[in-house]
Amino acid sequence: MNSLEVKNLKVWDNLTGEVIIPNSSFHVKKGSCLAIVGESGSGKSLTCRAVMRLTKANIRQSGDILFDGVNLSELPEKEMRKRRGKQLCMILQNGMRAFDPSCVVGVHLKETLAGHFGWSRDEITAKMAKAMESVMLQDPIAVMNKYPHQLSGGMLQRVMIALAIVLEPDLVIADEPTTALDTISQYEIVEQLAQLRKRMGCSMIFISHDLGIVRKISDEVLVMKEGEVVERGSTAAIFSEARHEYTRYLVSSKLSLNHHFRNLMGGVSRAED
Ligand SMILES: Nc1ncnc2c1ncn2[C@@H]1O[C@H](COP(=O)(O)OP(=O)(O)OP(=O)(O)O)[C@@H](O)[C@H]1O
Repeated sequence: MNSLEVKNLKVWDNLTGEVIIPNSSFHVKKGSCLAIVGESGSGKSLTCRAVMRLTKANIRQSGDILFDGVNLSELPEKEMRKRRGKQLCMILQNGMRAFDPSCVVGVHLKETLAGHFGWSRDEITAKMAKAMESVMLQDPIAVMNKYPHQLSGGMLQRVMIALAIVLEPDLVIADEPTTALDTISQYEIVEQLAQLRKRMGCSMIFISHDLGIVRKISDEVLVMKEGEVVERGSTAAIFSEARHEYTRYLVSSKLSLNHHFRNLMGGVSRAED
């Protein structure tokens, strides 16, 4: 059974008329993790923003986005807003962009949770504190009283994951959640995302340039090139018997990079291999 089914998604720039995603179709099975890979500019983020209906004003989209039997494309914005966060949750690459820089992160958390559930301040603080502790954020109250710029990228990612734990969405979209982090934080955030899935049984779309992480976290992989889906398969099949030349190129580039890295490090392989 599918959690999300995207049919004939077309995305274009209304100002220039440029078609960025001509016709994309894919699905995410309930409880599974679909990774979207492809070079920079291939349309990974735009695909996910189109699913959330959060594209910039100049961008237009058509096609069907079926989520739990409802076509999101046909929903009025008010209905869509109710689903964002509560049912479909996005964890962004840059935590700084996800939070309002002019207020402490607790304000954002309270607004989001009060808006969806109508909980009191105390209830929200208690639930968030518990979730923050579960993702290894020490002293949650102090964290909630900090401005985004006072927290590291890894801490902001954890706050977003903790928020997702409280929201309990059916689908989490993680758009390059580890790109801005150092290697140790990357590893920890991937672990937390894996835990999140395990705990909540949610489905996940995971966008990443890092095929090592993709191999670890995803069940299936979708390969995009210039706005088109060129290949899709189980993670094992994509890494061992990719059919499309471009996928083989992506996988072999990773292997040769690892080889180069091993040589540089005198035979020590990368932690995420
Ligand atoms: N608001 C916009 N207006 C016009 N073009 C856009 C807009 N947003 C994205 N694009 C274009 O759409 C294409 C796909 O962008 P997208 O951000 O989805 O790529 P990506 O695969 O996620 O890349 P990266 O890995 O670098 O994040 C790019 O050519 C980009 O310039």
